[in-house]
Amino acid sequence: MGQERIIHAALLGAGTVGSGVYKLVKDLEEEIISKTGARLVVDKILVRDTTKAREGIPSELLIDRWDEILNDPQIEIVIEVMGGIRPALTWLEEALRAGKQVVTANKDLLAEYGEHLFDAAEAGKCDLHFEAAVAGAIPIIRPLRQSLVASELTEVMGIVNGTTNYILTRMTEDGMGYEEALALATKLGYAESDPTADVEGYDAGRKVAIMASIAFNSNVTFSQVYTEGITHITAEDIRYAKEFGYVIKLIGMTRLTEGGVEVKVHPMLLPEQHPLSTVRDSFNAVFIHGEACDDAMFMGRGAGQLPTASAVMGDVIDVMRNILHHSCGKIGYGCYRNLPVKSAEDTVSRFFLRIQVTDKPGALANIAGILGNNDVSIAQVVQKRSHDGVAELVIITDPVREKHFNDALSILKGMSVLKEVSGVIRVYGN
Ligand SMILES: NC(=O)C1=CN([C@@H]2O[C@H](COP(=O)(O)OP(=O)(O)OC[C@H]3O[C@@H](n4cnc5c(N)ncnc54)[C@H](OP(=O)(O)O)[C@@H]3O)[C@@H](O)[C@H]2O)C=CC1
Ligand SMILES: N[C@@H](CC=O)C(=O)O
Repeated sequence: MGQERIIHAALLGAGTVGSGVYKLVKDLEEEIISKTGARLVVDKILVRDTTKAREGIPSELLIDRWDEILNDPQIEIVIEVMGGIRPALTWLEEALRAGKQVVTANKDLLAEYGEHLFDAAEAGKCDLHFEAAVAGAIPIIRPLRQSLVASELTEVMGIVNGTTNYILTRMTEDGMGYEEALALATKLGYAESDPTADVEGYDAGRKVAIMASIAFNSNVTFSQVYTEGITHITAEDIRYAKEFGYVIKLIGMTRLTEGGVEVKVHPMLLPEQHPLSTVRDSFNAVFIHGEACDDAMFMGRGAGQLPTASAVMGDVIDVMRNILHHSCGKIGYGCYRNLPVKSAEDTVSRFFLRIQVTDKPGALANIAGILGNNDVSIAQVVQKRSHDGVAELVIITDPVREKHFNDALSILKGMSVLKEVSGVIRVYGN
């Protein structure tokens, strides 16, 4: 019998995901040997506060100095699950340039510095894996980078934030208030350390930027993504959506068009029978369309401790196999194109518009006139109720260039007959 091969790893972070990763490393100890031929040992776990007690994590593994990992020649894999841009960027670059393989769940980093990190991976001839950074447990990065690489992909669309999907599900199905639903999502380990990133659509925006870059082989960064969150969605919007046969979801989408890449995140009214409407709680789902592959859909848990840890560990096991077969660093970022990214104003959407107007003859005609003059055609209009001389109008438009809709809305806001714009939400369909 030869000597057992041991692969040493270090974990950066022991929070929600980090403690899940450590648990899987222990639970799968023998399984990993059977699957790879080597034992995985986590030697060091980097945290901010080494004195904090952490369930399931031996305190003797905790350290608070990165150089103890960087300068440890035994450590071959760095698993980064601490989040944030700095110091993660510096540390991962140093790790890759020093020849250490990296697995990360950090979408903030990849969505801004993906190209940068892949340069470092190339310099160190290392693996850089990040399956957990997009849509938690769902395999989506590997399909985009490998399985679907022979298909010219033209569209990626889906629900890619577990926290907001959980909040919208609770608000829709249980009539729960926004704050209570957010507190629950945080307690369940779905939310980011600053949940603003979830509820304002930034987290989904980062994931869509990463998917767009890989799908279209052109670097798209988070700053190029139009983002709108769910904080303005009210119980009233949800009630009206239901009445019209829709469900409200936070949707991330990216399309390859002749004019460039479209990349947006915003709430959307989806028909109740649309497959994404049935994706509830912390589940995520991603639709992909490609020339050769046609339609494909992926669904699963988008957030939470073990679902995310399972994606991280899938990458770690892959990296172990690559180490053992001397085949690390073979798959790069692949952004060989330099496509323009379109402004959201140049994209086309349908809109749901809920406004309060003075209830007097001609008001509706005036509003319809302004919409029409700006190329906004009305598909459906309903006067919901009228009291104290104010009527509520709910309008659903046909597809319109977003700039034209925004122009019309600015003019409407200047009209004395318009008392309030209560809701503007995009609607699925062309
Ligand atoms: N939660 C989820 O469902 C998902 C999370 N992710 C991503 O995984 C990563 C981790 O998320 P999560 O586990 O929820 O985050 P947590 O906030 O629960 O944990 C972060 C951990 O990182 C440590 N840490 C943070 N900054 C530093 C630093 N500068 N130096 C040393 N240690 C540091 C913290 O140490 P200490 O405990 O001492 O403060 C903590 O242990 C993030 O990138 C997140 O976006 C991806 C998919 C899903
Ligand atoms: N906060 C994120 C966690 C996973 O990426 C989410 O809610 O989806």
